[in-house]
Amino acid sequence: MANEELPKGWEKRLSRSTGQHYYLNIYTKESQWDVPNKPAQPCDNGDSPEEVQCSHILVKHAESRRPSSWREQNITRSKEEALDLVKSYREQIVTGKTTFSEIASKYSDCSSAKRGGDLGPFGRGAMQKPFEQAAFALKVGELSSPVHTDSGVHIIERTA
Ligand SMILES: O=C(CCc1ccccc1)N[C@H](Cc1nc2ccccc2[nH]1)C(=O)O
Repeated sequence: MANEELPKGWEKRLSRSTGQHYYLNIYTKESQWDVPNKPAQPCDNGDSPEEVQCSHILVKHAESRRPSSWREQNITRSKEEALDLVKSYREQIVTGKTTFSEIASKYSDCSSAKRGGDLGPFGRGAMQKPFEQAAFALKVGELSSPVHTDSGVHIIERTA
């Protein structure tokens, strides 16, 4: 499948130890033996997909709708401090210092942290509008810029 089209960020690599091909996501450093999900093809007329699957890292702040999480009972950081943290997490992920899942599991202020930030598949209307807009604008494998919602500041990765 030399000419296979892979989702953005995914590359086909050759394992030195097994001689088998595997797939590496250069953004998140995740690797897998199976061909990554093809990008959800928009309908023929170019519409966006019905559903997307995303993982996210949420950093809450004092102005968040619910300034509390499994990590911290009373969250007092400022919105600016939350944005700085999210930017530093994104930088660590894209430079390969760590993985999305590792950061989400340790630092996300959402209960999805327990699943590496995975929110599962969702359609339009399920999430706060700024989150939905950003998620549906991503290609599979892509990371968003920081996204502000009433919950706090997010980095989103579209995974399917
Ligand atoms: O609303 C939830 C649960 C989200 C979730 C969906 C599906 C699976 C697992 C978690 N948690 C909030 C924080 C939060 N606000 C969000 C806004 C958009 C997307 C995810 C979000 N997470 C909170 O804890 O305050």
